Amino acid sequence: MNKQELFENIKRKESFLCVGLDTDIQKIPSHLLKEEDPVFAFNKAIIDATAPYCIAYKPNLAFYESMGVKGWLAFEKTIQYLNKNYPDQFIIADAKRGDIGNTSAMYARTFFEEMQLDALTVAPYMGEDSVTPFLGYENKWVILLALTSNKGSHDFQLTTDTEGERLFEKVLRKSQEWGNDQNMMYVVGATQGHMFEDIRKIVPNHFLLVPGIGAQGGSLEEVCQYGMNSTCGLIVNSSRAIIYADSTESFAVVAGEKAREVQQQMAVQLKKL
Ligand SMILES: O=c1ccn([C@@H]2O[C@H](COP(=O)(O)O)[C@@H](O)[C@H]2O)c(=O)[nH]1
Repeated sequence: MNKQELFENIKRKESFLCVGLDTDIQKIPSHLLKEEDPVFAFNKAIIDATAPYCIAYKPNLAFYESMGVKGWLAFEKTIQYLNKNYPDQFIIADAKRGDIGNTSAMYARTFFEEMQLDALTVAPYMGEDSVTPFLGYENKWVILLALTSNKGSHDFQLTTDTEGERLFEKVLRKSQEWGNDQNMMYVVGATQGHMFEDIRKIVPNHFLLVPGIGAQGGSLEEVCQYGMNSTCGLIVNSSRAIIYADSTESFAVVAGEKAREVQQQMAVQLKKL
């Protein structure tokens, strides 16, 4: 999916919500455990209920890899289900990969050729040759970690060099030599609020993937106030607050209602464009 198609979807659905498929077998409703593949059954129900209100899904690989082969199969089935039934959805593998060049090339093959995903989160720490192998795919996206939502973001990302540049700013600035706003996005946590203003000074046109509303307490209004640009420029993720909003047989209906609530707040923000 290219940037224009993504923006068209956002306008059409009046939403820039990404539903996080962080599916934990220990948290899914007990009646699903009798299914042959409980994780896929859960994902399928969540997707069917939330798809009208979102433009993206973000399975986090940790939740699937923790189950070994069964988890990978559930992940693969989920991607196939989305591609077949909801081809307009932008699918992000949150895997935070990145390694020496030839190894990154294998990760790229896994997620962009074998698994048919639109985007992959990548860690910038190993530099240019660890990121560029992901950038050679048409209409596929690298989502580089810039300023994350967790407390530990202060340990490295917010530290300054001798010229006063913060590490996350260096990541944003330097990585523009490798990619552009048609193949690269950045992760910025919703918990970082007004920092979006500084980020937009360096990357005014790029899309930002924003986790941290919902369970982590970030403010959607603040993110929009400081982070929105003329093509929206935001994909805002919520995982636990939507998918685990209810643990009964009504879990999918309630997840759909939660997604709709967020979508309605987003529609208000999009009217300001
Ligand atoms: O800075 C980051 C980067 C990634 N994440 C991931 O996003 C979701 C958030 O889940 P919630 O349940 O909505 O809190 C999860 O997969 C994280 O690993 C992040 O939170 N912050």
